[in-house]
Amino acid sequence: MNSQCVIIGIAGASASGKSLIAKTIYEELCRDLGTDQIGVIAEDAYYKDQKHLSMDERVKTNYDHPKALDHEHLCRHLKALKAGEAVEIPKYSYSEHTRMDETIKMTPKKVIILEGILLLTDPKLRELMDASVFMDTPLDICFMRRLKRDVAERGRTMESVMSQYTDTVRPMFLQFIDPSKQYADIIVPRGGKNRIATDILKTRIQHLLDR
Ligand SMILES: Nc1ncnc2c1ncn2[C@@H]1O[C@H](COP(=O)(O)OP(=O)(O)O)[C@@H](O)[C@H]1O
Ligand SMILES: Nc1ccn([C@@H]2O[C@H](COP(=O)(O)O)[C@@H](O)[C@H]2O)c(=O)n1
Repeated sequence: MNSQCVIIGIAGASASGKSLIAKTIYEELCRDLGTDQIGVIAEDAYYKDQKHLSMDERVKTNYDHPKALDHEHLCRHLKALKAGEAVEIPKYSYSEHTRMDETIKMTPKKVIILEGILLLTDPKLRELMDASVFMDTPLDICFMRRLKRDVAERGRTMESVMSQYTDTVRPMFLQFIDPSKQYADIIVPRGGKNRIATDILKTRIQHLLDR
């Protein structure tokens, strides 16, 4: 069976507002389509498993380099969902820096919103997307938001967020993420609360569903 499944990819820097815009579109479309028909998948769920490494080794991983992610696994899941099959999405722990034992079952959907920093760097993922978005929030704003969020929600210290940002997050943004903006269909300035961008994306999704 080849079910209808529209996939929207949302990329951009860490803390640029990807999750926020994905959540807003999800909640607003749920009202029209029903909660069963739309799903959000975070690329972060597909960070490689690191259970075999010690905590000291895990903190040294460069989480902003494409090789930290298992895009093959993500592609297989997207293809399965498109083919009308359910998948078990991995659960990730930012404090343990690895996959958790449990998974979350996702049944096939009419719309999947995919969000993650490195999505547009991968041609195999781009090919599966019906439309792509790049959140073009200035990096100083992203840094401030990340600092606040990672200390409050991801079990980090201020010092660790600052050193990680300088050592890997910012350099990898410049090397991989920012250049992938060229592949986006829509570039969204300011962040996850951009109302007009949200409405344009919702309209586009409706249009793709009506094909
Ligand atoms: N436009 C905005 N104004 C204020 N805070 C925002 C805005 N967009 C996002 N945030 C906040 O910034 C943090 C990072 O946003 P998030 O959507 O998680 O980013 P990402 O998914 O790109 O990493 C969150 O705490 C979120 O609530
Ligand atoms: N163990 C990990 C895994 C990832 N990160 C950071 O998460 C960022 C991506 O997630 P966003 O929600 O911020 O887009 C990425 O920049 C990684 O540095 C981490 O710190 N630890």
